Amino acid sequence: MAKLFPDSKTFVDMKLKASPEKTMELFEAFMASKNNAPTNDEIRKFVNDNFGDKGTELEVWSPTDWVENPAFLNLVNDPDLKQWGMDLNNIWKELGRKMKDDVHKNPEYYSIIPVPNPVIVPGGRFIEFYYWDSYWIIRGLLYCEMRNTARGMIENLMSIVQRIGFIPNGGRVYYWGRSQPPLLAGMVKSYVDFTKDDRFAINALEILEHEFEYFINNHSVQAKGHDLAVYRDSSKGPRPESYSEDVETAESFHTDEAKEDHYSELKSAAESGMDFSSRWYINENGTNIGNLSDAKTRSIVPVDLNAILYWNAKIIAEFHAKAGNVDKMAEYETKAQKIKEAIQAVLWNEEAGCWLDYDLINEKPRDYFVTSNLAPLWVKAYNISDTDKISASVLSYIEKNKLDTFPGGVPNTLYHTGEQWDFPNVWAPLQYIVIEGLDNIGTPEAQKLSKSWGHRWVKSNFAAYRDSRAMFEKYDAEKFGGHGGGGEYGVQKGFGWTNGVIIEWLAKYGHEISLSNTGAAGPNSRFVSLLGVTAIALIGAFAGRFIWRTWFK
Ligand SMILES: OC[C@H]1O[C@H](O[C@H]2O[C@H](CO)[C@@H](O)[C@H](O)[C@H]2O)[C@H](O)[C@@H](O)[C@@H]1O
Repeated sequence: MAKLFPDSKTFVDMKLKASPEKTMELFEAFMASKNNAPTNDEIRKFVNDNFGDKGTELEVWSPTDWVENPAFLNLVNDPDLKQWGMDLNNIWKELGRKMKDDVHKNPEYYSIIPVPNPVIVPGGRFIEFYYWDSYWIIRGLLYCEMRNTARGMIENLMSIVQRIGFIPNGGRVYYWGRSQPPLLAGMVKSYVDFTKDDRFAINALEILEHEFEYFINNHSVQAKGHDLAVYRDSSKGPRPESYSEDVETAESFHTDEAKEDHYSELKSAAESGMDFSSRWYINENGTNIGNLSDAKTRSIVPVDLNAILYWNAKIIAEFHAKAGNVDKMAEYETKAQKIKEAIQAVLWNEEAGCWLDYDLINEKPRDYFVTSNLAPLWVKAYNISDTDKISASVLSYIEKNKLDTFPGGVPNTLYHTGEQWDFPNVWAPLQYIVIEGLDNIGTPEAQKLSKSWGHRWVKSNFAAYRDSRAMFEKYDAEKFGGHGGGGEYGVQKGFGWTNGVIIEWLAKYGHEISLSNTGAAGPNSRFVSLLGVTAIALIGAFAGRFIWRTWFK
């Protein structure tokens, strides 16, 4: 609350100099000596005396399986895009982190969760692993042929499930009460699809089942007589990494119970990965207009989480089939089938022509565009016999919401609130889910749109990279080549999932994308447009003088 650092996460990432017990003793003595009212300078001195700098528990780690020219680069025709692919492959070396030995020997001195293998982190303020980010990072690593690093990251996550029963939001103990969209099974499937290592899939089964059951048991709700899941945190108090921010938004609540509820809604939104967004607001009129104090995450049945749980059950069934466990395979097929029926009954909305989140308080669908409304396309969580109908409906939903009109990608929502998961921000993971989803449904019209959005995303990220030499956490739907902003922390660069998606799409579209005739081409697009504007101005000036001389003189 003293706001010693511009970013609240800094303090909770610092190392203790003495044991936790000793540090608490020193803190209590310090507070007593200052009559419980220390000045900011005194608090700063206490922190400097008792805590080490953020990040000192980690070493930059250059992946040992890194290769200079991964084969995906051969699939990229345009020389500038190929060079970019090489640059992105190099960035893995900047994002690699290994824990120092002392973390394993004295874990209680650190907030980082010890894991056996090095990791690739998102970047910027995020110097530890993040659960769902790891899915796109791992796929990027696999395209770059870094199988050991990818497997090491998956094994880290599996070791955490074995130790604490689930995977927390990120690699810090202060995330212990919440997870993130459960993509471990998807990571294992990606690894197995690339390596054909069926043994790895079979060995992972027990852990994947455990994680799946954890999600179902701790997140389930009933909606219209069906079992579905919501995002739900299980800890108490404000988010430690955003402590003062949460205490301040809780000021509008007047009882401890109401404040506690508010903290839970915020942490549950963080579990969704979309922290924060109007997607989680339910105001007293039952709409999404409002602010963080209207967050009611636990009362909204989210399309993406249920689609991903369906996918988990399908993947577990597939791996049981590999192991020849026929009964177990049937058991998980049945679980998948039940989730699919619930998605169809509660979340599919015939009128809108798309899936919609469901409001449990007002017992009604939330007819607001969020990219995650399209998540079932990605994992095929619908009846395959309905493919043509769903494709037509979803394409007209896209048209109705004018989603094809943004130069910088599909915005996460259409509502401008200043929160980072709202308009105009565009995020690589959701761009991936939407674009791969349209590709997966397989109709020519959906695939055409998917390709055009995929090309646009690659070109727009490239334009941003060429102008700034940076890969961003999020981008701007309204501006080709523009990066995103808003929310509670500054612009972050790096950036794990953004790089992963681009590497995969360079491999997918690199043979057919050319940078000529787009804003992304040439040595510097701003320079080129400046030349264009100057040329038009000069032609205009000459024409003006000509008309003046001929007609008026
Ligand atoms: O410190 C604020 C919040 O930061 C994280 O959220 C954002 O970054 C994550 C890492 O890239 C990403 O997974 C998440 O989707 C972003 O919104 C963190 O995950 C939150 O729990 C935290 O409160």
